[in-house]
Amino acid sequence: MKIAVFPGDGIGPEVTAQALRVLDALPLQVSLLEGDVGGIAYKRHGHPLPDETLVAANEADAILFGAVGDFDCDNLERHLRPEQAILGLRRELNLFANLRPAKVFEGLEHTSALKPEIAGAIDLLIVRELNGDVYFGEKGMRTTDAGLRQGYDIMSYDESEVRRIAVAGFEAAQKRRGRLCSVDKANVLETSQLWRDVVIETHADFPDVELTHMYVDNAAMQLVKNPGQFDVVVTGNLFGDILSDQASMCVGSIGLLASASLGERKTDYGTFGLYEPIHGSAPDIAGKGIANPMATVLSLAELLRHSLGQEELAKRVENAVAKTLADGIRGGDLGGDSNCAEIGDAILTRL
Ligand SMILES: NC(=O)C1=CN([C@@H]2O[C@H](COP(=O)(O)OP(=O)(O)OC[C@H]3O[C@@H](n4cnc5c(N)ncnc54)[C@H](O)[C@@H]3O)[C@@H](O)[C@H]2O)C=CC1
Ligand SMILES: CC(C)CC(=O)C(=O)O
Ligand SMILES: [Mg+2]
Repeated sequence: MKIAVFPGDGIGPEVTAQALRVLDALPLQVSLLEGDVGGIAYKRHGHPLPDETLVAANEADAILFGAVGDFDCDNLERHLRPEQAILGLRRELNLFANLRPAKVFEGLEHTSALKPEIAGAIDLLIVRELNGDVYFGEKGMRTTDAGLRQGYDIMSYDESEVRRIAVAGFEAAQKRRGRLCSVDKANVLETSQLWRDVVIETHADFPDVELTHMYVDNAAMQLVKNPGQFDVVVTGNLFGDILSDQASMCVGSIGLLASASLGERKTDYGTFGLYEPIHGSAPDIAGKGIANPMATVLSLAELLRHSLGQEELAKRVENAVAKTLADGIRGGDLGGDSNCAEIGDAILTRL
């Protein structure tokens, strides 16, 4: 079993290090392939996603990714910016389905930004499309006839892109509580009208799943008002990006939300995928050793589950995180005072 490890920038290396300690403690023979991504890769190799990193990605059964983003690089041409590393990996590796589970851990109802009785009901999965939408459309800067600078980013989906993520959403709902809510903006956007039409067509193959539709503005509101109503939410790249950060605060912290990015490629053990916390490089706390590594440790659990076929080990890691939280060990993001390494220690002793 081969895992490519791309720690990246900011808190990426700090949180990845704790996940690797957990991996090392498990009864599993794996070899690690290391690679640079993001700002650090640009500084070392002149590109945020160097060829050697892509080679390692293709050789591996799974990728554990930290985060990218470095303010030093924000004035580079867009194709050289750190974020292009994660966008490039998602696209190059055809990882179109991004699963972002959000569930309140026992004992954390009071750390949510919501009232405890509302937060306690959260157990949802956001299935975010990851290879299309406005992130990958034609973009640029131009000058209008009036001589004004104008930026543009084209939003589009073709029906095959919508169908495959709709299938991922319906399949996820079948494995959970059987309810799928498709989130779009079909009252305004043609892209979303196609999205809705194709999701409805695809529903014919999944009659056992209850399908509803919601406009994204309402979904943002409902996520705060009554998040317990959601089982699986399927949505586009941009809406899913925003709603999942919002869901993280409903749960308690962005330092808790893991993700799995999957495509169709199979490995000897499961489905090839990339696993990363939903947060970024957090430059405001980078280097201080205070980031919460739980989202990355939980991403490792998803890696064990989907790419290595190790469901029992995945549960063991998730239970160790849950026990750590139940025992009151928390980082600053959750109002506690444990640092990144101490949280790693606590998870290890509960493994
Ligand atoms: N997949 C990726 O690699 C992503 C990269 N980014 C990049 O990261 C950089 C920073 O972006 P921001 O908008 O600030 O988002 P961010 O997610 O990095 O941070 C937002 C806020 O959450 C806090 N935070 C994030 N993760 C945390 C953790 N594990 N423990 C405790 N606190 C945590 C940060 O300190 C900050 O206050 C940018 O360059 C952005 O482009 C942003 C999102 C995803
Ligand atoms: C940094 C972006 C490329 C993506 C992002 O915010 C995310 O995937 O959550
Ligand atoms: Mg995001």
